[in-house]
Amino acid sequence: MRRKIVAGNWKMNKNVIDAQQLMIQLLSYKNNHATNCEVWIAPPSLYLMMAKDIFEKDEIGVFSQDMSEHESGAYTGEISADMLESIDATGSLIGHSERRQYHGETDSHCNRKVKLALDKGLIPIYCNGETLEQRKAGQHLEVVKNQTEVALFTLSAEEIKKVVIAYEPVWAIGTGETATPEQAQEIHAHIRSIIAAKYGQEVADEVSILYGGSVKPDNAKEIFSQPDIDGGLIGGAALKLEDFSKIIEAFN
Ligand SMILES: O=C(CO)COP(=O)(O)O
Repeated sequence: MRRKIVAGNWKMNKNVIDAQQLMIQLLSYKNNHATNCEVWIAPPSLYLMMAKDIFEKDEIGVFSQDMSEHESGAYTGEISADMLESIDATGSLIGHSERRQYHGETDSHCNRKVKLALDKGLIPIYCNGETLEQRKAGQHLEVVKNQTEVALFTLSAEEIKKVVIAYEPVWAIGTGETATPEQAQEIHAHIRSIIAAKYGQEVADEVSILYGGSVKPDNAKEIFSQPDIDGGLIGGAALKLEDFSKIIEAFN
């Protein structure tokens, strides 16, 4: 049975007071509601230890928004897999489109980061997705296939089963232009099929693939009902409990 997951990517939002408040609200919500999915958050890295203190019984998974491709050393501003393991973080987002767009991240970088995360027992959430230009040119299937192969296909079968993939079409992120359930399902099934071609269907059926890109309370249920969609990676709607909890309840 694949993990069903709703993960919130807070991006660069909230001061420490507002972050603490939302985490405490989330804890209270989780402790008082039965949820049919795992709930994870990726707050700014400054708040990771606070999150681990608040979610001391691991009620909610705690992820960084990025991590270094290096083990340690002179890489100012970066965070290593070893540091994340040392604070008992759950894992890290890897390859988010905003890291690719603003920091030149490639799938080769992602390949190294995913391996480092797995070697430290962290869950990598590997993000991929095509741009609007690529979709308009009909290149989206090839682009996502290539991204997935470069980033993940040096892994063993046992390793890739531990990876969570987040398909986030760049044209849907922060735009309110959500992919239709059918558009998302097409790519999710495509990703699963290329994993099956290399590792076998049994392995592919164990990989959780999340959708991200303008998931909101009013569209989450239909998106999550698709056979190859195992949950969502949520941006803007993760910043308020009222919206994030309604997306979690889309699995009820
Ligand atoms: O980038 C995203 C999650 O990582 C999606 O952001 P939005 O939900 O704000 O479109």
